[in-house]
Parts: sequence; structure tokens; C-alpha cells
Amino acid sequence: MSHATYEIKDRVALITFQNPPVNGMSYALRKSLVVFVDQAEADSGVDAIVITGSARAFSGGADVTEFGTPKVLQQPILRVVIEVLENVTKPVVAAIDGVCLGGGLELALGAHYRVAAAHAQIGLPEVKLGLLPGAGGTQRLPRVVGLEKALHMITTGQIIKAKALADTALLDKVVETDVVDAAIAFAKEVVAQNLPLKRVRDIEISPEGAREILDAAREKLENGKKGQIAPLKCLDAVQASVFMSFDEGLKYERELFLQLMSSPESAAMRHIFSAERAATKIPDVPADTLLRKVEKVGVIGAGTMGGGISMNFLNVGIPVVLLEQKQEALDRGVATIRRNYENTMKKGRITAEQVEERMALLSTTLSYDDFADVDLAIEAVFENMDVKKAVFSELDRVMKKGAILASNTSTLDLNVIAGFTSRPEDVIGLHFFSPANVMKLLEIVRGEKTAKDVLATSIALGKKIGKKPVVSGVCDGFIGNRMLYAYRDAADNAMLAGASPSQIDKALENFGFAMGPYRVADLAGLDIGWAVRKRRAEANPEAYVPVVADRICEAGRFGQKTGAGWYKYEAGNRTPIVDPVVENIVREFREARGITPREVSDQEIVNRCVYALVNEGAKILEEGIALRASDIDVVYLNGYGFPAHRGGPMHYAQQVGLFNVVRAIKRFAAASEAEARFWQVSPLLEKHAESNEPLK
Ligand SMILES: C/C=C/C(=O)SCCNC(=O)CCNC(=O)[C@H](O)C(C)(C)COP(=O)(O)OP(=O)(O)OC[C@H]1O[C@@H](n2cnc3c(N)ncnc32)[C@H](O)[C@@H]1OP(=O)(O)O
Repeated sequence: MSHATYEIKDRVALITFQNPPVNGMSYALRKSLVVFVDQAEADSGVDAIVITGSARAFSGGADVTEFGTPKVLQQPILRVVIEVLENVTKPVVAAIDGVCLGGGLELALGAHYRVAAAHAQIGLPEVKLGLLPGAGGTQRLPRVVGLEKALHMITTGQIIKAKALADTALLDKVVETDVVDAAIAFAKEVVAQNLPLKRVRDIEISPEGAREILDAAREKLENGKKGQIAPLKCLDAVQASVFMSFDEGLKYERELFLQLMSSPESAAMRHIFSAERAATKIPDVPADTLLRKVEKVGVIGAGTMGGGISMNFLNVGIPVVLLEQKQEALDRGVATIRRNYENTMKKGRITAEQVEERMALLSTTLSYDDFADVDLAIEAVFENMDVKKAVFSELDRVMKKGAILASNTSTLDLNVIAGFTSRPEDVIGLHFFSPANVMKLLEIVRGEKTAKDVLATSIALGKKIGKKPVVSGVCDGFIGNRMLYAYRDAADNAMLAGASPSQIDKALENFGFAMGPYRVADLAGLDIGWAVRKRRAEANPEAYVPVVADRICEAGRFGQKTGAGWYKYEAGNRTPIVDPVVENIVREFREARGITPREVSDQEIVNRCVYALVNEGAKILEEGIALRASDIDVVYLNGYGFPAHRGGPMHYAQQVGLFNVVRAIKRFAAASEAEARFWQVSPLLEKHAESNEPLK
């Protein structure tokens, strides 16, 4: 099987990669490349060689579908292909369009010249898969873009438009016209002028100032990505480009690459890469389902959530009409959106022109009648069924046939909401996470009657606005919040057993969570949860179980906004300070229940909290609320700060061993009646622990 084609155009051999969708550097492609390059070199009718991909992708890098298979290490490996390219006696020009990433860029760096389309996207994103560029990228990139830029690109995986790299030695020419034609013309020029065959490996790197740059980068990385090894290995490899010979550096890079390839971190990050893509495929929804068109969106509610939701669409050029009950609320909402854009502009991420373009796509209204021409309406109003009823009745009245009616509810029953309309098949849940313009997760809630094309359209739209969509069935809290409740309860149980809130936060932060649960609670505010608990207690006094958070709230401590919550805060400062008042509240709470505190290790805290996620996740899977275990990982990683290098709770459980997880849960359950009530093992989890079959 060949993954490339060969033709001769005007004495230039054109080798075109043919491995859709993104020309991953498969074994077949690598082999075809070497065969065709040899053919071109031997042909006296050929003066030069151009290698190219498609408009979508020069190459997305190593073929990730070959990871974990023997093919990935089968010769010729990419490093050898690059060596072949570099040593050809005729000029080799890479014609770059679309994405040129990872191994794709490493290959292009083996060519003698590179011509790119201005919009081509260039980068070495291996670190995002827990890897480093293992085919010379760490040695060649610094030679063409300089140490500092290369370090940043390689340790963060940043992708840069070709236009922005036009003044570096990475690109010889950047064009707005057809890149293959331009590369062929360029190759002919090289031949006509008898220009030298430039090899990136021959470029000297000056060690001057390198130490300072490397030390600063190391310090930043050590304080940044907690627990991740790949970024630091990337740095080690780049450092070798300065202080070792090219060949020694290449050998060292290979050593580090192989270490990372077999690391649990890379396994976890590669798992998430496939999981995020799998989550967008729904077994009973055909891939070729005709999508509904969404060219205008209506958003109801101009608060933080509605404003954030609107920004997602404005960002990709979709006009939004924002609806509120009062003009002042609209004015406030619009001002907040503008301020957010202006802050982004101040950080240099968008231009003033883009701010105005986006704001020009935003209109406002006080009347539902202005929703007559929108293709999708999303409500982000108060979480109350009566309010939702009023909103959806109005939407049903005004919206055109075929439009999609979406709710951003995080707790309410979507089937009931759909029942407020005469078209439940057009109703879906689009659950954004706050801040909605930033957070990547989008839970798409499929109601009993949601039409397949509404689901497919919502997934496609989610991808278009840069979200990670995951489909959830209807249940209280859907996938993410339902798991969050279990996680928080597990943290509270650890606290009752003897751990302090700050010990719990630290243990989970050391595990890799961005923030522990009590710091998150202080940031989000404790009053909303308290109000919900009070309402539930009034409605059903027998089921009410007091929690420490009630006592914290009774003391008027609602988190950062009141200067005190689980921690205290100095005015204008967000650094949490351990507060003896809280320690007293916790102590009294334990005493009232006759609990004698004991030493709880950090490991036990992590096990309790993470296994609570796993157990609830397994129940969610068992009930069919989530379609796959990996969907749960995507939710928890993108919505709740689960450490990426651990691959999500379900993947992590698999790594620990399901048998070990179930054993630990049973030991927690044996501690008391209350613990036994909480730790009811999911039968599905138990079955898989027994059979040793992975949860899928
Ligand atoms: C020694 C060398 C090591 C390496 O080179 S390691 C690999 C380095 N490369 C990367 O890390 C790039 C990974 N891929 C991406 O970042 C993105 O993807 C792209 C930017 C290439 C494309 O993004 P978008 O246009 O949003 O599409 P999409 O849904 O992410 O991907 C479309 C389809 O392309 C498959 N795919 C993506 N990259 C690769 C690859 N490198 N090898 C094989 N397939 C790939 C996906 O899985 C998916 O497939 P489906 O349509 O079936 O879901």
C-alpha cells in the first residue's frame, strides 16, 4: 500500500502525501517517501523534488493510529526518512499548506527549502501528547527560529501561522497563492541559480546567552505544569541542541523520546486525544447526518453565563441577538462582553479591529418576537422550572420551524423542559461551564425525544466554537456535576475523619488538580449551595443531612467575596489563609457527632476523592447516561480541572487497577454506617474489577 503519489512536472518530481484525513506519517507513507525520493534522485529527467500534502494538511505528524502498534517503530522510521531527504543530491523543497505539525514539521525541516501558504499552521505539539519531538525537531527548530522561540514552541506545543514565521530561517518563502505551484517555481529557481542544498543541521547555534534563557524556562516549567515530565524533557532535549554536537543531540533526543513514549503520562494524554475525538461520534447517529444550518443565534439572559455563551458565537462570526427583560440588564451584559474583549485585546490576543467586528455581530432585544429568524436559541436564565416554562413557551411561540431550542440548565430535567413546547424533538441541552467563553467543556444533553440531526448539529457547532462536546443523558447533574457532588462528599468525609480543608486541598493539588475543592468553593461562593440545601431541607426535612458548609455559611462566610469562607482572605488578595475559626467549626461538628479525629494521609484523601469520581462515573456508565468511560474522562478533564497527565478518572482507575480501586472503596465503606451508605460500589465497577476487563 502506498500513502503517496509521484508525478513529474516540468523536470520537478512532485511527491504528494495521500494519507487522509491529515497525512499522518504512517509506515506506508514513510516507505513510499523513501522509494519515491530514490526514484527521483536516480531519474536524469528530474532536477529537483517537491514534497507536499493536501490543502488541509501538509502533515499532522506521526500517525497516532499507529501508536502502540509495531508499525510506529518499523523502518524506515521518520528520523531515517529525514536523513534520506537531507542527503539527496538534488534540491528538496517542502510545499506546506494546512497543518504542519510534529513529525510533519520535522520532515519539512529535513528538506533543503520550505515554501508555505501564509495561513499554514506550524508547530511541534508533541508535549500535548506527553511526548517530545523525536525526529530531530528539538535539534533543528532552535537552529531556524532561535533558542527562545523554539523552547516556547516545543515546551508549550504552540502552533503559529506561517505568516508570523516569515522572517525566520524556518521558511524560505511565504505565499498567498497556490503553494505547490510556488514551490515548483522556487525549486526551478534553485536549480537555475545552482543554489546550495541548505541543511538545517549545518546551522551553528551560538551558546551566548543560552544559559540564562534555559534557566529561566526551566524555572517557569518547574513552577508550572505540576507533575508533568514531558515539558522538562522537552527542555532537556532543546538544551542539547546548544551544548552537544548535532549527532549527539539527536541521539540524546531519541533516548528521551523513548522514555516518554513508554510513560504513563503519555499514555494518559494520548488516551485523552482519542477520547475527545471519540466523544463526538454517536453510535446511532450516522456520520453523514444532514446538519441544520445555524447562521444566527439567540441567547436569553445577559448575565455572566448568557454573555459568555454569546461570545463563543461572536468569536467565530455567528451573529447573536441577546434577550433580557430590562434594558439595564442588556446594557450591563453588553458592557461586560466588550470589557472581556478589550481585556483580551490588552493581552495581545486579538486586535482592536477584531473587537469591533465581534461587537458588530451582537444585537439586543427586549422582545421574543426578534427571535423569529434565529436558527438556535439558548436560554441561560434562573434555574427554576416555572421560569424555564415561561421561556420555552415563548420560544415555541415565536421560533421558526426547524430551529433548535436549547437550555443551559445544569440541574433540571430536560425532558420536562422539552414538554413545555410543541416540538420536543427540537429541544436539547447545551450545558456550558463558567466562564463560558473560556471553559472547553460542552455537555450536550440528549432528551428522550431529541432528534438525531439536532444532536449532530449541536456536536458540530460545539466543535466549531472550539469546545469539547460530550453527550449526556438526562439525570440530576448530568455527567459532570453528578460526579462533582460525589467528589465533594468524599472530601467532606475525609474532613470528618480528621483531615483539614487545607490538607485536603493540598493533597489534591499535589495530585495535579488545579485547585482543591475548598479553594474552589471559596472562589465560586458558598451561598448558592447553601440556599439550595435550605430549600431542599424545607421541602423534605427528613432527608436533610447537615454539612460543615452550613456552619461556615451560618457564620456569614460565603467565600472570597466576603473575605472569608473555608479560608480567610486579606482585602484585595486571593491567597487563602488557614483560619482557626474554621478549624473550630470543624472540630465542633465532629464532636457533635462523636467522631474522634484520626490522622488521614494525603494518599487516602486522594484515593477517597478520586475513587468517588470513579464509582459515580461507573454508575453513570451503567445507567447509559454516558456512552463511554472515555467520555467521562473528557468531561472531568475539560470541565473540572482533572490533571491531563492522569488521563481522567476512569483512565486513572484503569491504571491503578480496578481490583485495587474496588478493594479500597470496600475498606472505606467498612468504617461506619454513614460511610457504608456513601460508598456503595457500582455493580458495573465490581464486575469489571472481577473480570479484569477494562471499562469501555
Ligand atoms: C516523532 C513524532 C511524533 C509526533 O509527530 S506525535 C504527533 C504530533 N502531532 C500532533 O500532536 C497533532 C495531533 N492532531 C491535532 O492536533 C489535530 O487533530 C489537527 C490539528 C491535526 C486537526 O485538527 P481538526 O481539524 O480540529 O480535526 P480533528 O478532529 O482533531 O482531527 C481530524 C481527524 O484526524 C485524525 N488525526 C489528527 N491528527 C492525526 C495524526 N497525527 N495521525 C492520525 N490521525 C490524526 C483525528 O483522529 C480525526 O479523526 P476522526 O475524524 O476519525 O475523528
